[in-house]
Amino acid sequence: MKAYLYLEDGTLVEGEAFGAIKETLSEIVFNTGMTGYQEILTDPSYREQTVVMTYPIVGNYGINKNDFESEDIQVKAFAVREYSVHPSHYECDETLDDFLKSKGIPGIYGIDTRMITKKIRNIGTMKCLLTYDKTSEAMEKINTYSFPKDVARRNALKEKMTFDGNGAKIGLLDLGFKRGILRELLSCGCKVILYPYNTGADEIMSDGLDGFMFSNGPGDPKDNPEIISLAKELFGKMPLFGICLGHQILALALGADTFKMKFGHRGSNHPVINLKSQKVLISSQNHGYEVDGRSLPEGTVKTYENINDGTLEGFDHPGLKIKAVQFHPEEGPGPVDGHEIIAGWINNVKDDEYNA
Ligand SMILES: NC(=O)CC[C@H](N)C(=O)O
Repeated sequence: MKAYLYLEDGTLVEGEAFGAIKETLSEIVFNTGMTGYQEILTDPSYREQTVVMTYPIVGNYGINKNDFESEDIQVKAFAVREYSVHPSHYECDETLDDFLKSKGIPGIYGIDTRMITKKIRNIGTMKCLLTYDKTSEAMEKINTYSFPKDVARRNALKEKMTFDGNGAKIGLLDLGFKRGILRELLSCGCKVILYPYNTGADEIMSDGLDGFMFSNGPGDPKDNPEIISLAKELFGKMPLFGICLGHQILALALGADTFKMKFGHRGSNHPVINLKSQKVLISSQNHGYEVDGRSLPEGTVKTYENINDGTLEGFDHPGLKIKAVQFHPEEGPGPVDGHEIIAGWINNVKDDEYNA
């Protein structure tokens, strides 16, 4: 069956349908990872986006039990050059096509993903329509579509959940968290309380936590004023950590500014420099907004910077015991260079001196 992808600049891309058949309006972004499609598909930070993979063959090791970053597919649609009909891997449970079909998510293949990526790089992130007939109404549909503001609060946890451990007691706010973050905290031995996004500061403070994390999540950080207020209420009450959307929320709560990037960072090999050690680490990234490094208030220290474009990748506020990174130290998918960052923070929050 034919599938058509219309881009906001008027481009029409003709391809073949795979996965579920479902007309969708969304925002189109590209990911440069050569592997990791299962983690990408299930990462909640991709809600409401069509992801174009720059790597030309996707799905070759199938879908397995271990690489889920959340229970469902979170991307709105998936666009690839070619997908594997016969995946091969000892852990493979099903094909990419069957996975998309079972979760009701549409795909398009047989398209020039390099051309689309170049367009996004030149023009910036665009809106798009995936459909199954050539239609004269495509541009009108695209123009009337706007990216929803509630994406970080969708499919949210209804009640808090506790995960046992003997180490530090850490709270994690669900803004669309990746399982990798929880996995990382549990592997450090933490007792973790996962909180719904709308939990009040009083409840969080009454749980006797050693530290609190703001998770990754989709959308514009400024669309979450109540979470920015929560962050302000928690300032100085306990050590805080933010990852990706969490980094942006903490920056906004400190009075800094964020803005939408031209086409964002999405992939598994983004070089980031640790400004203290001057060592470069290769990081996993997925974001379309950034914190304006120049807007960080007094008392904050820039900790990481992106080597490719100089954008801010992390900051500390030692006075308020805040630490935040824009990239994904929990990896999933990606290299393990940032592995020590969460573990190092956990060691700190248990340290009496840090908490004195
Ligand atoms: N992975 C994330 O948390 C992404 C944060 C935010 N939604 C952005 O696109 O910049």
